[in-house]
Amino acid sequence: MSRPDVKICGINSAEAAEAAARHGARYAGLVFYPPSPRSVDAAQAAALAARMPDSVLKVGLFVDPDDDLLGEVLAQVPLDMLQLHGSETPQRTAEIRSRHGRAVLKAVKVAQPEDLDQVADYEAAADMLLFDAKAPKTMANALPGGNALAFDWRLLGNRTGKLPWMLSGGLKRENLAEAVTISRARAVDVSSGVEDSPGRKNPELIRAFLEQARTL
Ligand SMILES: O=C(O)c1ccccc1NCC(=O)[C@H](O)[C@H](O)COP(=O)(O)O
Repeated sequence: MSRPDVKICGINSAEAAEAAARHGARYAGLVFYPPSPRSVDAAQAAALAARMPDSVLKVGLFVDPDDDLLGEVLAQVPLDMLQLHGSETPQRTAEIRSRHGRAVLKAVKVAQPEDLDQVADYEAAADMLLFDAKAPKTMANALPGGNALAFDWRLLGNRTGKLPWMLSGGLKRENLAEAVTISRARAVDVSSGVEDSPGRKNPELIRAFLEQARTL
């Protein structure tokens, strides 16, 4: 097991941005999806991004964005990466990458082994993959991500894909070591696990998660 890079997703307060930067996050996620309790607009995101050094890569999270939205946000916010967390096809993923000139992190939602069959189609289109739990159809008020749900980490344990990837879904300080041991993830992403309630990041939980990651 090696120490994973950490992405703190859904940063929407100055305190959260400062905690992520101070305690060693590699990536900071800014959600541009208005139905989410973590959503920020471009002006808020620009102010939050300014609180974090260049060593923290700023990731803009979008769900099936059109080019106008991406262009508007990128004109105001210095994003390093675009996270696509909707139903973007491999073709649309490649188009976004070439049209907007940013690295792309494509989310793949996983509930069962067959959900990984689509991964090969994204290998030429994205720069990195993020494996997140697929919410069951019966889950009330499920978001496209950020639902505090985990999936079976054993599905990733023997991965031999071409792209680097991140593990996400239901991670928290208490299960991080087990998740990384089983999945062999070299990067992890957390949102709900460092919150007091949906959309309310807790700087102390951010610190504890990042410190736990450093022990691995
Ligand atoms: O976090 C959101 O509100 C969100 C909304 C729409 C699409 C994706 C969203 N989050 C995706 C993430 O990157 C989360 O960090 C990831 O799904 C893990 O979430 P959690 O299980 O809450 O740690």
